[in-house]
Amino acid sequence: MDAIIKQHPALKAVDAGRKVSREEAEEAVRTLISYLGDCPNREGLKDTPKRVVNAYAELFAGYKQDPGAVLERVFEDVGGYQDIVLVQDIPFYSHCEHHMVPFHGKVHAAYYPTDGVVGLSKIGRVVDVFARRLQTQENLTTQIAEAIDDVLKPRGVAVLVEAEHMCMAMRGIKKSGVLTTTTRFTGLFAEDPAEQVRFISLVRGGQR
Ligand SMILES: Nc1nc2c(ncn2[C@@H]2O[C@H](COP(=O)(O)OP(=O)(O)OP(=O)(O)O)[C@@H](O)[C@H]2O)c(=O)[nH]1
Repeated sequence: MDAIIKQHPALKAVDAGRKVSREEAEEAVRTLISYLGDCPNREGLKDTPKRVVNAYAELFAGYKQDPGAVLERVFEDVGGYQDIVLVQDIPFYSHCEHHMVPFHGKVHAAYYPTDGVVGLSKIGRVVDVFARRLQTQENLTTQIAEAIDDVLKPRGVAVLVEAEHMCMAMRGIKKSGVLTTTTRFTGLFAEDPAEQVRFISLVRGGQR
């Protein structure tokens, strides 16, 4: 839990860790249904609070996951490979912390290894650890990059996230198809703009 809080300073400020029972969570869903003007006891809705709480357990599973544990296993026997490792087009689904409405897109993440590499799937797992929390796109981008940086201690990390926000498509301004791009660079990538260009060229060149 400490590791999760370290990645999420905001959690310290609120009543993170307050135990809310499953019954309380289901009651909150029933309250919202009534607030909308529907009847939570009608046939079609009576099991909905249970389903919503089950769905939330899956959609927000990241609060219970530690990115450090995901990245723990390093493979050192890679023939001294030290060039860029880029994992791109990792799809993700998250929820914006402002409206609790989904945003989704792709993450492209690269690093220059120092003493080994991680399993490629682990980068996608780290994306999910952070995506499955209430997020902003900017924080998601930073948290993915910093987790890889903290645990692997590579020579540099580059993360680019591109996403569409349903809070802008389905409500409010109602503009669909708007893509937001965010980046976070550390180490070599932060120091050398040519490395950023190399990263972006590989990402754009590899997109299908
Ligand atoms: N920077 C950033 N903004 C986000 C993200 N997700 C949602 N938003 C924005 O958060 C803002 C919240 O603005 P508010 O004025 O507090 O809320 P609102 O009245 O619902 O705003 P509108 O969406 O403009 O109707 C909106 O402009 C959203 O587009 C995100 O990941 N990053």
